[in-house]
This record gives sequence, C-alpha cells and structure tokens, in this order.
Amino acid sequence: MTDLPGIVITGASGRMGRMLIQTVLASGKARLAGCVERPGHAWIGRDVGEAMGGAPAGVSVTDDPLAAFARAQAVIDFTAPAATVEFAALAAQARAVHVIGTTGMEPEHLAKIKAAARHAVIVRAGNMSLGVNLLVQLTKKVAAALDADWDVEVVEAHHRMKVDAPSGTALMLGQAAAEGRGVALDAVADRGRDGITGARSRGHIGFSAIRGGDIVGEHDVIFAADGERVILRHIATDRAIFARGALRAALWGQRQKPGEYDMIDVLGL
Ligand SMILES: NC(=O)c1ccc[n+]([C@@H]2O[C@H](COP(=O)([O-])OP(=O)(O)OC[C@H]3O[C@@H](n4cnc5c(N)ncnc54)[C@H](O)[C@@H]3O)[C@@H](O)[C@H]2O)c1
Ligand SMILES: O=C(O)C1=N[C@H](C(=O)O)CCC1
Repeated sequence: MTDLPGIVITGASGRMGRMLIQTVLASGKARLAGCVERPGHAWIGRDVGEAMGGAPAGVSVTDDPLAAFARAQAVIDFTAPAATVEFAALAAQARAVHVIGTTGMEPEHLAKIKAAARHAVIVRAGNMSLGVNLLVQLTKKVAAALDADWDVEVVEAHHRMKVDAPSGTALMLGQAAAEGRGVALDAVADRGRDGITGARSRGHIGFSAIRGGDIVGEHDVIFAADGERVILRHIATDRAIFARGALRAALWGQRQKPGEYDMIDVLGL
C-alpha cells in the first residue's frame, strides 16, 4: 500500500476501461484500487491484469461497487448512463471523486448527477482530451465573432460500436457555439434530418453522425457562409488522450470542494 491516491475503474473490460487501467498502472501518480464490472460478467473474481492478457495486477474485478469505492479516493467511470447514475450516488456515499466520461445522458440522468454533486466532487465531460476542450473554447470564440449568416454544422465520426448520437463531444461543441451566439442549444439544434426537411433555418445548429470501422473520434465544427467556410477540426487517433485527461481530473478533484466540474475547470482553459 502506498500514499498514492487509489482509483477504481468501472466498466473495466470496456474499450475505455482497459485503457484507463493501463494508464493508471503506468502513471506513477495513482494506484489501481479496484475494478468494477457488471454482475455476471466473465471477469468478476479474476485478476484484472490476467483478464487483460498480461501480468497479474493484484486487483480482482468485483461487481460490488460500493465496497470498491469505499477503499478509494476516486472513481473513473466510462460505462453507460444508468450505471453512471448509480455510481454517482455510491461515490458520493464513499466520498470519492467521481470522474464521469459516460455520454448519452438524458435530462433525468443529469438531474441525479447534479444531486450527487451536492455531497461529492464530480468531474463530467463528454470528452476528456486537451485538444477537444481547446476546440470547445475556440468554437465559442468563433461563434461569438460571426453572425447567423454563418450556418453552424457539427459533424462527427466514430467506430461502429458507439451506441449514442450525437456524440458527447458534438453536443459540447454545439453547446459552445450556442453559448457564443447567446442562444439556448435546445431551441436551435437540428439533430436528425431525413426526407423533405425544408430549407435550413437561419441560426440553427446542425448535427450529423457517421459510424464505421474503428474510428476513435473525429469532430468538425463548420461555419458556412455565402462564398466561404471556416472549419475547426479535432481528430483523435488514440483513446489514451481520454484516459490521460480522466486521470488528471481524478487527481485535480482531490483538492476541490463538492460540486460539478468539467474539463475546462480541470485544464484551466
Ligand atoms: N468523455 C470521454 O472522453 C469519452 C471517451 C471515450 C468514450 N466515452 C464514453 O464512455 C462510455 C464507454 O465507452 P466504451 O467505448 O469504453 O464502451 P464499452 O461498451 O467498450 O465499455 C463499457 C463498459 O461498461 C460496462 N458496464 C455497463 N454497465 C455496467 C454496470 N452496471 N456496472 C459495471 N460495468 C458496467 C460494460 O460491461 C463495458 O465493459 C461511452 O458512453 C462513451 O461514449 C467518453
Ligand atoms: O468512443 C466513444 O464512444 C467516444 N465517445 C465520446 C463522445 O461521445 O464524444 C468521446 C469520443 C469517443
């Protein structure tokens, strides 16, 4: 046992879970304090290092999140909305920082997370990478500088297994454009065009989603006017960027008061 903050990874066998475990184990800044998977999962009871096909890590995968959270200082959670809501209440009970990367949240999920943040530090972002959070700030600036003669379209591409659309990142970018323009995103978002849609509404923010292959994550914010276009782009080629950001958030969260934060707060952008 060391003095390093202990971190629990939920959704341990997932694409992000595996990346997070490797990132924590290699970091030298935190220790892996637990790994959680859903009840009935084949990894339950196994050493997580061996389950991932490598050397033993000395941590068994459990389906008892509260017991794991009680032994940790932070929980990093990239799972699914219903699981994340449950983990938010349990992390608050255990007084552990909860870093949430899960996307596809509905308003009822967000309300429960907000309630949990009255008692615990929660850092939540649809994208934990430095590059995307910088792009969020750039999008807000460009949107504030250009009027509604410039149509805003957010185009995103992800791997074939992604279950939610638009991506959490696309919604962050759309939100940034709406804030830059001083409008509510809900009032201007065009999220699904099909058939005879009619001409584009002035001032609306459109979203398009591509799904295929092993694309890690690509986002364009297009500002299109008559005769010219400005395109802001981020391309992710390695999930390590999300895991590094999440670990940074977990360490940053140790010094904060209860509340809900995002990666702009963590990165000081
Ligand atoms: N914020 C970011 O930077 C960022 C980056 C990548 C992915 N994501 C999001 O993270 C989430 C996971 O993505 P992924 O590609 O790793 O998905 P995945 O399907 O590969 O992994 C999800 C894991 O969660 C586990 N899980 C589900 N319910 C559970 C429960 N009740 N208890 C314990 N484990 C449970 C599943 O068994 C699975 O192993 C998605 O919402 C995705 O959009 C966010
Ligand atoms: O692979 C995913 O799923 C990703 N989800 C996040 C999103 O919805 O924006 C971040 C990029 C990868």
